[in-house]
Amino acid sequence: MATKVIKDGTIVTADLTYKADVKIEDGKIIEIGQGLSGDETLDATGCYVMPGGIDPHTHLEMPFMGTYSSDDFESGTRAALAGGTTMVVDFALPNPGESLLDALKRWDNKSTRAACDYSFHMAVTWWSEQVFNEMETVVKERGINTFKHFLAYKGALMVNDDELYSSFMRLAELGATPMVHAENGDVVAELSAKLLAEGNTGPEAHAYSRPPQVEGEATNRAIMIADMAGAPLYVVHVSCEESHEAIRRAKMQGKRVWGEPLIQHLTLDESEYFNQDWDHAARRVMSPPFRNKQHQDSLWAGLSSGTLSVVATDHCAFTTEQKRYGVGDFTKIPNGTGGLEDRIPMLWTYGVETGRITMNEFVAVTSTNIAKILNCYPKKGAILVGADADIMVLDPAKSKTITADTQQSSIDYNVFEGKEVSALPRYVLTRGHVAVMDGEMNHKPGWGEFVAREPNATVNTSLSKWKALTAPQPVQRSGIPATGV
Ligand SMILES: NC(=O)NCCC(=O)O
Ligand SMILES: [Zn+2]
Ligand SMILES: [Zn+2]
Repeated sequence: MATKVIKDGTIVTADLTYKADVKIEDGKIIEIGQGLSGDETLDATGCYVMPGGIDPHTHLEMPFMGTYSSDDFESGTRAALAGGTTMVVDFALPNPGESLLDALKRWDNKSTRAACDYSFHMAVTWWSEQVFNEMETVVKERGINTFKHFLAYKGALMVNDDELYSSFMRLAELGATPMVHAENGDVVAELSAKLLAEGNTGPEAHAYSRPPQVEGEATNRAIMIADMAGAPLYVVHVSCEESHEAIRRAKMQGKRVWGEPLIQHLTLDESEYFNQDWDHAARRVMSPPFRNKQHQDSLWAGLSSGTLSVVATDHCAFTTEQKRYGVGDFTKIPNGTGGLEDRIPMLWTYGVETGRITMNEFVAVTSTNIAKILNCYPKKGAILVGADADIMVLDPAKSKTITADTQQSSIDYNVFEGKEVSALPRYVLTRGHVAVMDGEMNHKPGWGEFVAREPNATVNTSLSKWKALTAPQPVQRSGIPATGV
């Protein structure tokens, strides 16, 4: 089997920075050391050799709001690789009343053209004995240990608190981890109707309809319900201080909660919705919406302090034409933005180059932390012997201006248009295959493999132990008084 060596680079992991070569064979790292040689050499002089990015939050070819998100697994994973991301995790969404296993079959069919490795989260969009029973098969036979719940999108994907509690209880029993989209869907529906009735029909009303309070309330509610059910909790797209505060507080109380800000919320703000150009504003409509600078500062502080754990994209790309479904009624603008190709250079430029986070923290929040949470570390998220050779060789001296004209995503605009970014990949390897070389794509649609993930990760096991130890116990009494009757 031919070998490759990444030579003369600086390895940067979540906890170490050191000079060494990396030798690869049969898709895996087989040696790390000085002066290595192999059949093919990839020169990493002046570059950082890091675990490939993992984006745990994508919606590729997702049926949503009367249409489908425009990037499928082929264009989405091509965009991912171009930006240094070597694994994506997409959400399999059952229709109301649909079997979880049937929904997974649909996602299996969609993902056959993936160019990098991928996994699925299962969404719980309705509740019944069938869902309860199928969850076990999803976990034990399909290798999926994360289940998403929407507290928003009333009348579509939203689940109620009783369903949430039942699902969380079941997941605790199965050693799996619940995730939540935390916005109070009932309040959003009321606010939206009121705004429309008052003549607020434009994209800016989307932001008015989803204030930080709806996110803070739902985050806190989900945290408390998870705690009562004895389950850990992963909160997706944390966009504001109210939600971050609930997560911070829970962490300080010993609850097992993780928060995921998006690169969009970290770097773009609510002023985008007040743009005179309807298309400009509508292209940025997503849930939760972009916030102000104070909220952004809170998210950055969460990354540097460790109270927030992962930076994702929630890549859910709609074309301008699709966004125009909502002309005259902001509630019909398909919610979602792109970001897969831009997450790594944007976070490096606005995070590492500004000194907000270190290089090692950058690796932690783009790759290693989520690999641990998803229970696929060190297969993914590591530069270690035996790990998959999913590697990004980042050249800090390279730079570009982001523009839709040259992007891999299939949509006709980019929400980061015009941003100057540095640190671009010199090479991106997916299980040893060099998919990107100096900006040239050499990816293979269909190369990507499904990553199965076992339940009962260490956090789930510890939490179950603690919950069993602190569960209500009957007091053993020597004598019980006679009843008064
Ligand atoms: N975030 C968003 O606006 N669209 C994608 C679906 C979701 O994650 O809520
Ligand atoms: Zn969401
Ligand atoms: Zn999402």
